[in-house]
Amino acid sequence: MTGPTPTVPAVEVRDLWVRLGGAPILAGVDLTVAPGEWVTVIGPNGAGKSTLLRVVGGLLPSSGPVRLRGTSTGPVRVPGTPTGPVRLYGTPIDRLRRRERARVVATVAQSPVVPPGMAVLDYVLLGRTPFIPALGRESAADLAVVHDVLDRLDLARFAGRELATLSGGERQRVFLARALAQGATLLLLDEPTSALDIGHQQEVLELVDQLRADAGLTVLATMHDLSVAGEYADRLVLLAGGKVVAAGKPREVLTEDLLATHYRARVRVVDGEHGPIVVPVRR
Ligand SMILES: Nc1ncnc2c1ncn2[C@@H]1O[C@H](COP(=O)(O)OP(=O)(O)OP(=O)(O)O)[C@@H](O)[C@H]1O
Repeated sequence: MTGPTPTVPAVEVRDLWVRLGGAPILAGVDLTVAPGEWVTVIGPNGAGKSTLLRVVGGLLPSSGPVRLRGTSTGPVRVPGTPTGPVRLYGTPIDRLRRRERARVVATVAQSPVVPPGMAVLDYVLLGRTPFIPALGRESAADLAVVHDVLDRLDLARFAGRELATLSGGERQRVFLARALAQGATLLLLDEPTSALDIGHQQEVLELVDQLRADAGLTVLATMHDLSVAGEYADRLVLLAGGKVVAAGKPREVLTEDLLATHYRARVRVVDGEHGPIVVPVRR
């Protein structure tokens, strides 16, 4: 008898360890994101959220646990997972070539490098690079995708402007536009709305959610606004000190106790229409 075919996760992270500058940043992180799911990683400053997204996006090498094995000449470090602990749609990320990876996963980093003198249109066009043959030029279809994304993000009027002259919020929308133009099925958003006013914040998150419904996009994000995080995500993962300390539906993770313990914050959590609303309360 055959049962339903198990779905291959869009993201599967098993026992991820990261050390940077000699210090452990992530210590045994597990994370699964199903295709079409929206998971948001929350946690206090320095918890390791951006690091986790950078590893999942292939921007930082990953490793399994490093164990010490005794030999006659002393202990040696051996990686615990030969293929690495991160799989995207079933393939270990270190087996994906750069172009292949770019077709699968697009990242909006917290502070991307802004190339000096580059116009908005050319910057967003960079998102089409995986589809442009080496030594080739962008096609009319590439340009059509870019113009469509600029329209959707209310950026068409900035197409010819130098990126560096835009406001912080306008620039943040351009960074998202570049990632959307890439057309990858998995979108990694590191604090995607931190510089946006409340209107543009809603507009951008609704657009991402709509793309999720229309195009089957999978979203892995980080956010500091806990109420907004809970409103849009199917599941939240709370990271603290490089470890997952809670994971589940927003109302399971956004509790006064967990937020007091891991953020050292005094908050009230009240029921909202689309999830819990977290209200800071003065001590
Ligand atoms: N290259 C590096 N060398 C040493 N330490 C690093 C390096 N990159 C990051 N770290 C440290 O790793 C920890 C986690 O950083 P990360 O940016 O992942 O945290 P975060 O949860 O995204 O924080 P925030 O909410 O402030 O953006 C921090 O303590 C940071 O100082």
